[in-house]
Amino acid sequence: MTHLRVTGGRVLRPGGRVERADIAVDRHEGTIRAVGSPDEVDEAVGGDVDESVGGAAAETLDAAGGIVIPGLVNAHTHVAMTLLRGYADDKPLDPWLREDIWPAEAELTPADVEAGAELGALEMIRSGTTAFADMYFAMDRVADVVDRAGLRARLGHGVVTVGKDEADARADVEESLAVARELDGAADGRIRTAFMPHSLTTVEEEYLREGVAEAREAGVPIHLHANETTDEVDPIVDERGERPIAYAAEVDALGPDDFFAHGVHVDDSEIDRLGDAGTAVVHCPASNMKLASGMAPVRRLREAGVTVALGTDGAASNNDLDVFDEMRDAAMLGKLAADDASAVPAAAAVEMATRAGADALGLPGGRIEAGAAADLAVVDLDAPHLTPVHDPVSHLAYAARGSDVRHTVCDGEVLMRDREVLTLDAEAVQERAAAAASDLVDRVGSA
Ligand SMILES: N[C@@H](CCSC[C@H]1O[C@@H](n2cnc3c(=O)[nH]cnc32)[C@H](O)[C@@H]1O)C(=O)O
Ligand SMILES: [Zn+2]
Repeated sequence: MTHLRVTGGRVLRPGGRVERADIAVDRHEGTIRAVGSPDEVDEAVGGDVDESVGGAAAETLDAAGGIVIPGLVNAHTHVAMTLLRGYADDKPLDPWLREDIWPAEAELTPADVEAGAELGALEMIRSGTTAFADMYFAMDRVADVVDRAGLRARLGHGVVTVGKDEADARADVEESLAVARELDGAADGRIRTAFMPHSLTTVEEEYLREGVAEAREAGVPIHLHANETTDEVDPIVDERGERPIAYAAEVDALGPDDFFAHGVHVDDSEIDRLGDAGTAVVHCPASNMKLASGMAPVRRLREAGVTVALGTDGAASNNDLDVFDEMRDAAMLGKLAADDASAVPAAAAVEMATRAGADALGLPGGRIEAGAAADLAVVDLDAPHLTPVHDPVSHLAYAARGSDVRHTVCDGEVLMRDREVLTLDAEAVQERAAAAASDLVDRVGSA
């Protein structure tokens, strides 16, 4: 069967309109063939008949009582950090990384990264996320998981050079470039890559310049953490007499395909600069609140024309990978930051989690229209906390949760049907990850 029909639901269309429609998906192409009335969709699937279900035309996903939305995009995470969920909480960024996270990560094996990535993939599929950006290490293992899980991703090896000797620092840069070159196009093109220096303070200038120059030559974008905390901005200002975004431009890391995580402490000049450059910002509201990093000026960024996507960041600073939470947090925190309840309305939060996410990552998806990638999720609205339905878009941002997702589809393939994940063995994944996490903590304790 080449086709998949999503029937009986309401559909979130580009621009935020919600209308009753069926959807025809070309599974072979991984794209949406048609969005419209049942007749129009019948016509689009033509004579594609599934004998196994009594001759019904094509495979069908029932969306009755639900809303079909573009698959959510988690535009910044460290997916294998699911193993460190709840391992170290209630500390600011710098001591949290140095005292807890980095020592634990020093003990992580590639097999652990694979187990954690699988758990993260499972969690994302179960909460309607179809695409993500990942900065971590052992990325070949993460790529295998993305391939098996059926997701879409932009992957990169995170580089840290501070505290390393020259050989180690250079090797880390080379590893990131090698990953970016070699994994690009993997998983039938669902995997794209980026050069990923961890941040403007944890990678020294000469390595940043060299790495970015090579990334430009290879044609891969740049992803890094920028302007996350004042502790990270101040040293750049003190030492260089310029703001981090100006510094990023100086090392040629501020291009139209690049995307920076956080952008919390950005001043007006930096906001304008991001807008002019076309560099996207990935807002991570839960992580920013939990680490008390600050409030990103999301409304001002959007008004300046910056593409603002949403990310969960790692599960150790969130502590889940549910982009529905991120939509709500972004809307809430955006209002608080602007001191205005009309800032970052529901539709903006939904747009950030869908179209802006896909655009920030330079991946297909993020819109439900003919010709677009068939990356979508069906959210069940038949639940007490979603009743009544005055405005489904309001529910998506403020009341729905990942567990309300009924079906998840990526690249035309059904990854979850009626809450059963088809591409991963949920029970085995959970057991493996829990065992890997407990062994890891034992090793860290005796190191
Ligand atoms: N190759 C590097 C690994 C960098 S991966 C990216 C890193 O970002 C870390 N990380 C997670 N969340 C945040 C955050 O909010 N800000 C900065 N770094 C983070 C994460 O723990 C991981 O160590 C090395 O040798 O250490
Ligand atoms: Zn991060």
